[in-house]
Amino acid sequence: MRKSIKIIKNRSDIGAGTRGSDMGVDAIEIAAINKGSQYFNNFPFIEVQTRNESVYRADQNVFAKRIEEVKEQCDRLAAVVQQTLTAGEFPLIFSGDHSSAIGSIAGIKATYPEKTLGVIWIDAHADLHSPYTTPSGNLHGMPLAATIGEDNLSCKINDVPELTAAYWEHLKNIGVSGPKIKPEHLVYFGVRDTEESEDILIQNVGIKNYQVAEIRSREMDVCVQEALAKLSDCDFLYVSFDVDSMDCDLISDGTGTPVPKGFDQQEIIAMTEQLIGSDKVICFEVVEVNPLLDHKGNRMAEVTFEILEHITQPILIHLLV
Ligand SMILES: NC(=[NH2+])NCCC[C@H](N)C(=O)O
Repeated sequence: MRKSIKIIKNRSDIGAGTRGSDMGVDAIEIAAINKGSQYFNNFPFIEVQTRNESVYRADQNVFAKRIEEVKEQCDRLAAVVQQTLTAGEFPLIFSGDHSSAIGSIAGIKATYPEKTLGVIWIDAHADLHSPYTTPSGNLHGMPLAATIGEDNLSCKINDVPELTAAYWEHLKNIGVSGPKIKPEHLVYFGVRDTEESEDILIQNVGIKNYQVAEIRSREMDVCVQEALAKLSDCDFLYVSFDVDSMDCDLISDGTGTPVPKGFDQQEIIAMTEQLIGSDKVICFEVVEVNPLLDHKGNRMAEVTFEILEHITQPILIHLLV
């Protein structure tokens, strides 16, 4: 039984191409304060020290920008996640850019090396690139390739220098060495903006993607139950919620890589509430709120906070059983 929620504030944005997702954590907190909510006062929290100062330095790793610092950040987050789980607490992680998930997943795996972990990835993007295939060099497009330990070399487009390749190997081996999860233990919700190399990999390794249209035609609860059934071999589940899974035209463009035709707020609430209904979920992470890009004031953070308010009770209920 876990004692309570522990909030982890991981204000790092160095894995993204645009600055500002480090401020997403504070934007969500300000949304709570402006609503008169005590949310962030109700739970213990811990802050992960960042390497955001590294944006001022020129970086040689064009196919994996600031990989040395991202690796260090992920090491730090992994250690905090491990410490939180070991203390019997539920890590509720607020991160900047999505490269953080490498650390979160590594921390879970380091805590439970013998257990089988599944990942539910709610996102517009597949985040399956390696330095060999990336179109942007941004590490927030690579966390799942690092997690499943897949370079996708048959789709290689970049000649990666030795030093970058060495850091990439380190990144793949945070927490415990080797892949943290099997590709069949990864399920996507809402992925709709991918590159061809990612599509090929998704096809080759057989990752299920519950697209927005499929969920609307088959009903949310049917799809969520089916996803959980697919992951029935897993002992534990980690849920990663990238706010760009939501429709940027409908909600807000307050995120680094906004994509239209995504989920609405109610769909995310229904989805995450039902996912957390599985007592296998031991960690939840929210990422990529960027208030500097929000043309609607602080709307992305406000919507994200409303979603969090809905799922917190289900998490707490599970902690009691
Ligand atoms: N976590 C994210 N927002 N990822 C966006 C990745 C976009 C694109 N596929 C890239 O690799 O650059």
